[in-house]
Amino acid sequence: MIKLQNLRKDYVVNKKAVTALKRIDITIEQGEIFGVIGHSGAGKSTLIRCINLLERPTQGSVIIDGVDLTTLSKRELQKARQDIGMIFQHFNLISSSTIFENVAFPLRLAKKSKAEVDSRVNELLKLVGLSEHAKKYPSQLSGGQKQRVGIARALANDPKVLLCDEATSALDPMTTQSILRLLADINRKTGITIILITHEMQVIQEICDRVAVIDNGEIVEAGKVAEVFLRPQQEITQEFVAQVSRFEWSDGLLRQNFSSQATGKETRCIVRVTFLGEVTFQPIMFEVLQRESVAFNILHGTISRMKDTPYGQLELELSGIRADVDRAVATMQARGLDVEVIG
Ligand SMILES: Nc1ncnc2c1ncn2[C@@H]1O[C@H](COP(=O)(O)OP(=O)(O)OP(=O)(O)O)[C@@H](O)[C@H]1O
Repeated sequence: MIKLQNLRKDYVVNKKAVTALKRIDITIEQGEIFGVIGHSGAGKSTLIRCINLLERPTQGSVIIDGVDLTTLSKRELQKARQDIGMIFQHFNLISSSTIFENVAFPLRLAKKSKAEVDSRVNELLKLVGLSEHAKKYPSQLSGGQKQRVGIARALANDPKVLLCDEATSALDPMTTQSILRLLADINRKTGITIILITHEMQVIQEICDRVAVIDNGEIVEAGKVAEVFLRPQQEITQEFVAQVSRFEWSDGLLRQNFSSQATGKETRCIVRVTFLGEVTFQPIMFEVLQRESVAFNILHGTISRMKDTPYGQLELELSGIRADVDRAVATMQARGLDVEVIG
């Protein structure tokens, strides 16, 4: 488990302190994929570099499996860092070394025998699908292949944690997908904890279990990806969600012509229905509305997936006898749909 407690980082620029991080409190569970999303300059790189103490926090603790890294001696820290692999946006490979030697590098630093190095490097190259490229140099590989080398190198000493610093930002969308799939696969097979930073919501949606949104050096929103994604509270989170969802958080076009009306026993209202997980595939909503004789208009809708979880979201205009509409909403809620009356 990783605990960042009351972390703060100030840089000194022209004798003046610039606060890059403040009041950071995050707990990351063993084996989860945790994403941090934020705009440029929000403090993401500083945050991830504080986890392995490439940047030393000005204040606060970085506790990994009960050990506060900020209290360790240089030698102890060096040892602790063997449990923390890292990959980078621009791969940081050694251009004058072969792919084999790039992956072997951390093993040689850890003084492994030649036989151990050979066997481990071959195993890692196989894992990332680059066995045939062992003798090539980084310049002979594509961006995606270079990142695969980065991943193999980061995993060489079998770390417990993998830090990903904008690992897919330099890659095209297809290559991004394949690298994210590889990371998710490694996480599933080995149980390694992955922490990644990104400015792309698609990356979070694709592989993360939980997400924290960072703005101006502070975590402004955090939680399970599905929850943050479907109910973004902060404006900045809503902007990130809009990158991947065509769902309008402001009024949709059709809604502009709508005003909730009630005449006598009749009522008209707008509801937002959220389907998450298996219920996405069940015809609950239409069944209930039909049974209760509630008429509906679909104003807006989206369907997609978060990591392995399918989800859908619809905005509907409901009209009918008030008691029927109320009962339909209550029944849908009781059957596992998230129904919110929004207008
Ligand atoms: N070495 C440094 N010295 C001084 N200021 C720094 C240093 N590194 C970062 N900063 C400042 O700290 C703040 C956070 O920067 P950081 O690089 O962590 O943000 P980021 O979210 O990773 O941005 P980007 O996505 O553009 O890399 C910024 O105001 C930046 O100018």
